[in-house]
Amino acid sequence: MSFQAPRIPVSILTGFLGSGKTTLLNAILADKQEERIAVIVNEFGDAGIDQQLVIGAQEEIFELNNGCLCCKIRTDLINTLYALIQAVEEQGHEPFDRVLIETSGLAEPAPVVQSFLVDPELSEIYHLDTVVTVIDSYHFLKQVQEHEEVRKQVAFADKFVLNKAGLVNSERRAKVKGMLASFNPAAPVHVTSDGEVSAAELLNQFTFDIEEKLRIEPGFMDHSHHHHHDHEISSIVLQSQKAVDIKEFEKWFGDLVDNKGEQMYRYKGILNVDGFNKRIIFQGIHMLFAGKAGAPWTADEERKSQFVIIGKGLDQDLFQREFEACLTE
Ligand SMILES: Nc1nc2c(ncn2[C@@H]2O[C@H](COP(=O)(O)OP(=O)(O)OP(=O)(O)O)[C@@H](O)[C@H]2O)c(=O)[nH]1
Repeated sequence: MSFQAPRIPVSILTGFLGSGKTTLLNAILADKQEERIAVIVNEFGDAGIDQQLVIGAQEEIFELNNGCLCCKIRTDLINTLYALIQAVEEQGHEPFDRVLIETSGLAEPAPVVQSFLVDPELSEIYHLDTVVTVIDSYHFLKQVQEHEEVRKQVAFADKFVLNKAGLVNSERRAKVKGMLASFNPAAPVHVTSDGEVSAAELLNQFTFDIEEKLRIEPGFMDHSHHHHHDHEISSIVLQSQKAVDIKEFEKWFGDLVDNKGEQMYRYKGILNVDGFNKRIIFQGIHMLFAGKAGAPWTADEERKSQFVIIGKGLDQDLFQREFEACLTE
């Protein structure tokens, strides 16, 4: 493909049925009128209703009518993303500045994100920006207990939009926030009603450029010590100033992913590798993971490995022990 332009940012909007994804999408489109945005809507069921609900003349809407975005139909998403480029290159369509994907309320975000990891050519054209998870403040506490999809959407968020805030009192809002933080403490929360959040706060965050964006705040560790036997999804944070023996680490992590990949929804991190002057940045989803060399460590910088794993039924103490076994003395 001869596409020379800078990579096109892609953001994924996820969230349970009725949480306010389309409302947020419309708010973003209204806020970003200067941009040409391609919208991909993945609908549950085959009536093209969502398409009609998205307002805006500038945007092109591509609808995937195959129900949920699951592994089986991931090729549809990939094909759609290629079709967008073809429309520009071969049919004289004006280039797009951005792509927004609204997933079905019942979808898991993993396969969507995986599409970009599994298809290197696609990632030369598109740049995965951020996964935004919309939360229905009013229904969330019930939904999160009842639906595995909601827990996965929460686990996957780079940012939360806590929508319908006007429908709940401050006490309940605090409870929802506490619950979100217990599942996924690293993702910032934007509280709003009717999706009214500035697009600038959600877009161009490039949270998948982990090198730039991974910031594990002090206190993050404390959160991770809470175990959630009732919901079973938790985040584990591993960090150390000791250098990592990369051979040991690869062996451990490879085995881990083979055995526990199903339970590991998302992980990302930076490694301080023994004898290597650059950071190793890696991230993955379930069994799929990728690592690459990042920026060199500077002389005045503390070399440190940090990574976070969000998943189901993971044992923090075991992870910690096994990780420590990969460190040099
Ligand atoms: N009261 C209230 N209603 C809202 C708010 N945001 C959205 N809604 C309403 O909630 C309903 C669902 O909003 P949508 O934006 O369609 O939600 P969605 O997540 O796209 O829904 P699905 O496509 O079914 O998954 C609509 O009737 C919206 O008007 C809000 O902040 N407060």
